[in-house]
Amino acid sequence: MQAQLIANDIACRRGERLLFKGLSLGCAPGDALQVTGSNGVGKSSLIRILAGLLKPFSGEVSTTGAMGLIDETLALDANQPLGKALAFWERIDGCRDPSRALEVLQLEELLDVPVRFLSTGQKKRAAFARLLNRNCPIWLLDEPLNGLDTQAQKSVESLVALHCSGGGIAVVASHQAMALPDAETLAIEDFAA
Ligand SMILES: Nc1ncnc2c1ncn2[C@@H]1O[C@H](COP(=O)(O)OP(=O)(O)OP(=O)(O)O)[C@@H](O)[C@H]1O
Repeated sequence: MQAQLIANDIACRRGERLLFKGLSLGCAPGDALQVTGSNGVGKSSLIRILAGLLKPFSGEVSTTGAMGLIDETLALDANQPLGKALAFWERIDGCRDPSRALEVLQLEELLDVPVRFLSTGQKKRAAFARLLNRNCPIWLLDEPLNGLDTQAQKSVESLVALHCSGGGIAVVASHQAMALPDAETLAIEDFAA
């Protein structure tokens, strides 16, 4: 079955504040969607709603296909060397070719470094390695360029573009516009409550 991500008439409330309402979107294989907006407008909240981690105040999300999320939390054991921390998930995710992600994200030389000692950008690259290894069709990326240097930003942009050109879906929440061919833009301000 083909991957799909649909959100219908979503409203989001955080605390006592209604952040946005009437937000709908639909993504099919090959689609890239950039979610834009100023600080605090609700970009991360929308990503969490799409991921099923936050209940919308109203509206519905439906998905077909597995989702992978990258946000500020790194789901790798901080006390393990990077190689072992990634290998734990490679076994669970049934990854057949972990070396590809290590090469693409230039992580080979960091495999013996405990995850907690990695720099911000190195951690972000490690998160992308795990995402690649999962081989899931729907990518939800919250500020994926944060902490990355120019070269790593370009690598990530290429990875996301490649994912979409191969039939994947990417929803990207970011202050910085990503160079993604044919990406649609969703400005959360347009749905401000
Ligand atoms: N658990 C919470 N309880 C109450 N308010 C919250 C909670 N989490 C976030 N908020 C508020 O919701 C608003 C939207 O937060 P969110 O992180 O979604 O914004 P954002 O657009 O991603 O911001 P940024 O660009 O700074 O990352 C903010 O005003 C924030 O303070």
